[in-house]
Order: sequence, then structure tokens, then C-alpha cells
Amino acid sequence: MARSKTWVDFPSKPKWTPPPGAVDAHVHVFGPEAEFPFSPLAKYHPEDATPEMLFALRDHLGFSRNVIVQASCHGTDNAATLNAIAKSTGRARGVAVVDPDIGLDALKRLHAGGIRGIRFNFLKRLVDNAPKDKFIEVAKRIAPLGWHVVVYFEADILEELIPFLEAIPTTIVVDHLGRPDIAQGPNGADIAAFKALLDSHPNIWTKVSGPERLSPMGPPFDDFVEVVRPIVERYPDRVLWGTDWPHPNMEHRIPDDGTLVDVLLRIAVTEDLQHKLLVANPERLYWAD
Ligand SMILES: O=C(O)/C=C(\CC(=O)C(=O)O)C(=O)O
Repeated sequence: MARSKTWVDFPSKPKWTPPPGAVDAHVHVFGPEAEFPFSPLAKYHPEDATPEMLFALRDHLGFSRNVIVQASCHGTDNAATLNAIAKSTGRARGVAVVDPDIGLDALKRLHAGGIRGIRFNFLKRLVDNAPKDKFIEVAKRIAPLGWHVVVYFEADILEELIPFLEAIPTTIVVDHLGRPDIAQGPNGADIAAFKALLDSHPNIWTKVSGPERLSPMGPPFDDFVEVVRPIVERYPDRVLWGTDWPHPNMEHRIPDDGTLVDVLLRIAVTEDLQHKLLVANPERLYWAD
């Protein structure tokens, strides 16, 4: 498989400065492959996106901290993610992908390495299987550690996932709003179903991220803003935000990360909302201890 590069080398400088302590709460690292090989089951083969590159981007964009989410190309070996967290000198925490049979000792080692959650990925193009029963078992095992679960799915399976989500005893964070069809607009069926989920489940949060993936219009992402600003205002204490650098699989519409940061001002329009989204909310999940 040819190696893919999905980020820009010189993103623009954002037009505003995020608040002190701001967290970019959805990023990944890839490799470096020579040290941390990719999974044999990986569905894509990215170029190295190293911790040093991530930290340079963090500083360039004006953020203080990162949450590094284990990407599917590294399977259940979290070594690359842990390496990046260790190099961050306390400025990164992480979300792991684990073998559901993992024991308590291994979970505690991940905790010591800065992991505060696990991710369940339901995208068929990224993973071969997503065993719900096993996922529920491991979710019960991580609950006493104070961790949460991150779930990645697309809008077409939201309805069938509800019993599964209801069996998870922790906070749940849904990646990229459960990937609704943004073209339906702010009152479309997909986003209405997602709001109904959040309204009836106070333990479910979401990342209001991914305009580059969700917006048919593209920059400056007016369609995304129209749908997402009401979400930030309706659930101000249950939203996180991230660039999604290095934008896995975005080979055609690779975003300028500076432009993504500028979208923030339009979805979180007061200082209070910005502080919750970028500082207070991620601190509750990732820096509570
Ligand atoms: O991280 C993301 O936002 C998106 C991904 C990749 C991914 O999740 C993974 O590899 O685990 C995607 O949609 O291809």
C-alpha cells in the first residue's frame, strides 16, 4: 500500500487566539513507522506524523494541550500514542483502542501512561469487526478507573446503536457528531435524531469537529456552522473540539488547520462557550487527576 500524506506542511496562522489552557481534543500520531510499525490489519498506510510535528502544530495554532486518539492504523498496540503522550511533558492525554479482553493491570499501565478513555470504531472502511458484547464488557471494566468511551459511527447506524450505547455505564463521547448529512440543514433528520439522543442521555457528549469531512460546501464551512452552532449552545457542557490532524484518509480535501481553528469562533460565539468547549470540558474528562 502506498503511503499517504493527509496534512499541509504550513497551515495558516488562525485569526484569533484560543484561551489559555485550550485543548485540541482530537488528534492522532502515526508512527514513526521504524519505531512503531502499523497494524497488519490497517486499512491505510500513512506517512509518519510524529509527536514533534504534532507539538509544533499545537504551538503554531495557539493551543496548550492535546488529546491523542489511537488511530485504527495502529490497531490495539497503543505504543505510538503512549510515546507521544510521554514526550508531551504533561501536555497530552490519550484515548486507547484495546483488545476487549484486556486485564486490569494492563489498563492501569495505560492510565499511568496518560490514557483516560477507550475508543470503539464502527466504520466498516476502518475496522473488520466491532463486537458490541465485548465492547460493553470492557466498558464496564474501565468505568471504575473514571475513564470514558469514545464512539465513532455514521448517522445511518445511530438508531440500531442505541441499545448498545445505553449499556455503556460511563460518559460517552461521539466523534464528529455521529457524522450526520450536513446538507440536510440544522433541522434535518440526521441532526434531529442526534439531538434526540443527546436530549435523552445526559451522559452522551460529542466532538463538534470535522467540518472538512462533513461539509459539502467546503471552506469557510458555512453549512457546518449553521448546523453546529446550535449544538454548542444547546449542550455547552458536553462538547469537545479537535482539529483531527493529521486528517487520516483525507487525501482529496486536505484542510488548512488554521482555517479549522477559525471555524471555532463561529460555532462557539461567546468567551464562556469557547472556554467550556476548549478548556473546562476537556479538563473534566482528561485532566481530572
Ligand atoms: O480520526 C478520524 O477522525 C477519522 C478517521 C480515521 C480514524 O478514525 C482511525 O483511523 O481510527 C477516518 O474517518 O478515516
